[in-house]
Amino acid sequence: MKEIAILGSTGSIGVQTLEVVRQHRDEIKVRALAAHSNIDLLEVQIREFCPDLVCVFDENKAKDLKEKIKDLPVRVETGMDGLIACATFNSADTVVAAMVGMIGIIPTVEAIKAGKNIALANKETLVTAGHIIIPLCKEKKINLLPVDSEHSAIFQALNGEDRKNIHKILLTASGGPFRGMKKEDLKDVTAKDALKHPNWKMGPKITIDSATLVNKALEVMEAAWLFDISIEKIQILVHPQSIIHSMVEYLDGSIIAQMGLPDMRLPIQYALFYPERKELKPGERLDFIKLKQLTFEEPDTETFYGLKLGIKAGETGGSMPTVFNAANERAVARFLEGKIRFLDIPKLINLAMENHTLISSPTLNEILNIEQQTYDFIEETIKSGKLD
Ligand SMILES: NC(=O)C1=CN([C@@H]2O[C@H](COP(=O)(O)OP(=O)(O)OC[C@H]3O[C@@H](n4cnc5c(N)ncnc54)[C@H](OP(=O)(O)O)[C@@H]3O)[C@@H](O)[C@H]2O)C=CC1
Ligand SMILES: CC(=O)[C@@H](O)[C@H](O)COP(=O)(O)O
Ligand SMILES: [Mn+2]
Repeated sequence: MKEIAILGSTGSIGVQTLEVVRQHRDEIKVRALAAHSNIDLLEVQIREFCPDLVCVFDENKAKDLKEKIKDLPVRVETGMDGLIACATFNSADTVVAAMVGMIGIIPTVEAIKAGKNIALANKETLVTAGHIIIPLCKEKKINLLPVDSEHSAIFQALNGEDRKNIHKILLTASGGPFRGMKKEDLKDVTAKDALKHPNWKMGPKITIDSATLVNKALEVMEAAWLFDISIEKIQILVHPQSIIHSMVEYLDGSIIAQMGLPDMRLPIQYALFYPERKELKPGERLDFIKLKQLTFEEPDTETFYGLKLGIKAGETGGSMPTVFNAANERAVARFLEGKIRFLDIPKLINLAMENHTLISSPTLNEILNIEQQTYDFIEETIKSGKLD
């Protein structure tokens, strides 16, 4: 029996993880759930999956939830202590890291220290703290299994092959809702436009990251950490149909792709049951006869220069990916609130990166301080009117 904790159970990945659990009730038991504030959905999940422990990050909402579920024998915790309690909960063997943003760093690190296997969706954690997390996973001998679709694809295509046999990784990108557009066309696009992803239904932050192509920059850094490969060996390939989820090209020119309909339950289930494969149900299957075409393009890094900035941050390393990521997180939040324009997102990231004094190997505390300083810098820049 697998016993899991889900951090971010009320989000897109969290809900789909519970769909997988629903199909394998006699093989997976949910021990802990954590969310930020969506206690209505959390209550439904608690009543269905009967965890021992839950965390609601927001203190007031945690009090409200306690009242709602006072008929149940469930412990309710709050704040970062509550997240850590879920991440390290005794009987869970695997933690699904499905929270959005850098808030996932500390609970993930604590879960690894406690010897939990990690099914990792929360890419921001690895982008900013990969140099801490990867050695810690090795020291604790735990499995860090990718949930992100491209990384699951690469992991499946590698299938244990020696890293020295890799010529390059081909990381696919849908191109997002604005593929083919130029800066001029993007001046007035709204959050509503940017939230229309062509192939995937995901949470708002990652959907905006797909529209700016910042998601691909984060994924390049995530792949570099997960597969111990240099950024120069990762080629981004725009593939608008999102059928090939990524590929590995070997030294002899052989290319192994992982394909399938865009459905996050597959990588989630694969990470939960690895190395076993299970039937994915219910679900439509890829039918090659119905497939009209698979096409490929180069990414437009002039229009979507957030991608270029992210690659630069990854190549610079040290604390620069933290600045890139934190600047993006805050800029995306403000764009979703209608406070800044779409093209302001890369502009703000660029200003934050230019303003930063690099630290070569930041500690966890330094990462968290830089995160806060970058948030402050973004807020001040927005207020100063420099974007107009
Ligand atoms: N969605 C997808 O298909 C994919 C997502 N990912 C990655 O997975 C992660 C999650 O994405 P997604 O599911 O789309 O995001 P969502 O916005 O849909 O969900 C985010 C989840 O995190 C919770 N959360 C946010 N802040 C906190 C906090 N401080 N404490 C506890 N819980 C918190 C939210 O709780 P609440 O609901 O209460 O706010 C919610 O459960 C991201 O890093 C994303 O990049 C990667 C590949 C694909
Ligand atoms: C489903 C998933 O893994 C997302 O990260 C997806 O890759 C986003 O699509 P883009 O290729 O448009 O960024
Ligand atoms: Mn992805």
